[in-house]
Amino acid sequence: MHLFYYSKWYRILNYWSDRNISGPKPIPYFGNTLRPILKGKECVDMEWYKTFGQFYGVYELAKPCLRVSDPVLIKQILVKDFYKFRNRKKNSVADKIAVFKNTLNRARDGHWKRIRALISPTFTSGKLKHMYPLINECCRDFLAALDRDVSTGRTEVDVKQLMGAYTMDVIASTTFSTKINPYSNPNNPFTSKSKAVFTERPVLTFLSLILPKFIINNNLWKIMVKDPEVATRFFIDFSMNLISERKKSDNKHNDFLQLLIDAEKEDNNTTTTTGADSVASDALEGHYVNDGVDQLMAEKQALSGVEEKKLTTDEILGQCFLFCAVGYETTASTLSYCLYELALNPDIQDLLVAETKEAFNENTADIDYETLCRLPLLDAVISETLRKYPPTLRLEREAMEDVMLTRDTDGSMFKIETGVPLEISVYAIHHDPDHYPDPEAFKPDRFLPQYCHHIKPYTYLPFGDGPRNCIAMRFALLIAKLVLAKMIQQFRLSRVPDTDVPIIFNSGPTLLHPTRLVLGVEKS
Ligand code: HEM
Repeated sequence: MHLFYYSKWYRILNYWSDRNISGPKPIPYFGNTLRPILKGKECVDMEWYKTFGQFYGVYELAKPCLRVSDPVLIKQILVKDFYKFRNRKKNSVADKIAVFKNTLNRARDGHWKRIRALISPTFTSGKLKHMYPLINECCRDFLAALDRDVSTGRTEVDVKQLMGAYTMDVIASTTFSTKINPYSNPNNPFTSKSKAVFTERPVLTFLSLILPKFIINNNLWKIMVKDPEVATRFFIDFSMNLISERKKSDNKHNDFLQLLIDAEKEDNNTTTTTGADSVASDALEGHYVNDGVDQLMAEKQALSGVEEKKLTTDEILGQCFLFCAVGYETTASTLSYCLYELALNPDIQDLLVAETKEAFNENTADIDYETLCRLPLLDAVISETLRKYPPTLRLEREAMEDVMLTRDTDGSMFKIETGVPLEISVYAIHHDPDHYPDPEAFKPDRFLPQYCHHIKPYTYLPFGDGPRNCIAMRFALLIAKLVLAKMIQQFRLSRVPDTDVPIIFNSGPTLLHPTRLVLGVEKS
């Protein structure tokens, strides 16, 4: 028996060495999954990148997975050969949760293509402009709440909580036209249920992978781990009620739910984000360092030929849930890291205050959409934040057929076999001194229009790339830029004794989280 297990594991864990691919030494049953859980995913990714370079193999339990960080191969995987790598790798935890069967991030093949083609028009700059007043209102509520706190003597804030409240308010307003009052009611169900779905529980996630089914299907276990399926129910029921109400009434709203319902009813001709509308908006921002003709072509090809032009009710529900869940943590943490760096770099904060101050209309004390998108330092500060702290540590894909990859280092060819997952270590690439000299320093200048051409394409990937990149990139940048521009006009942030320098991360299996981010705050 012992011999049988030994030879089975020996065979499985020799997959990479049999193919001459180096990588960290796996252990039977666990593969290479233990170390990132115990030490933090970002630290281990850096360590392996330094030791094994831009092409190495790991084992997730018994499953071989290829790690790729060579920019030429990244372009091949994400853009040029998109169709051969169109799906994300399978996820045995998420794929069991019913709602994920219809969400864009987990959908596969033709199902993904159809949903993406139908909801892409929802995120064009034209549609976002209609939502601008809703986001502006959330900014006003946020600043009024902070003003109340600071006026009554508050001198320190945990920006992670603060920006979490703002982000959830924006997402609830823009998805459902619903105000959740997160400042007077911090335990509102939107925030608590979204946290329940995406709070990282690395050890429990790991146990769910290895424990027998009779334990993980047991109700007691579900209660113990605060089963995300229970939290998803809240979003589904909430969205379902709203859909029923809207179908009965003729009132139209300027929110994502309305756009998704309309996509269900109308024969929508716009199937890509590459319409004139979005190209014009992209030209306003220096953020897009990888974009090129190949990228646009790949997107056009990937989404062409969709015939069925309706979203089912389950698909609408899936996307509503997804926007609340994935949009919350990523955007809130980006804003928190950004404020943290501004507090630690007062000279950059001063420059940003000066740039944004000029952009506000003196009469209305407001800033319009185009002006906001055009501010170079604001764009550079957010880009550098996303470089240093990419919320999604790795991108994932799966080979849909056998594909030959050529390694840049020695020109050797490697055949990746059908079904083998790939991961692109975004965090490690963003911290490579060959791509970003002095990578631990916060230097927004790297992204200013006069310098950003020095950035090598496919070494800046906070939103992924290719036809399967973050569909809401423009939306996320908009809600971050607006609140930052407004906040720093009224408040000054600073480092205080409780500020953790460096940040202490609470890294889980998917996202990069700070444990807390305490900063000093005063009226400026
Ligand atoms: C700063 C904020 C955000 C960051 C850094 C971010 C990052 C990412 C990344 C890295 C991916 C994977 C891309 C790839 O595999 O190439 C992704 C996918 C996605 N994101 Fe975001 N995201 C952010 C905000 C949002 C928001 C606010 C929403 C929704 C309202 C959203 C919705 C999505 C969806 C639906 C996908 C899946 C796209 C697909 O599979 O076709 N994200 N995001």
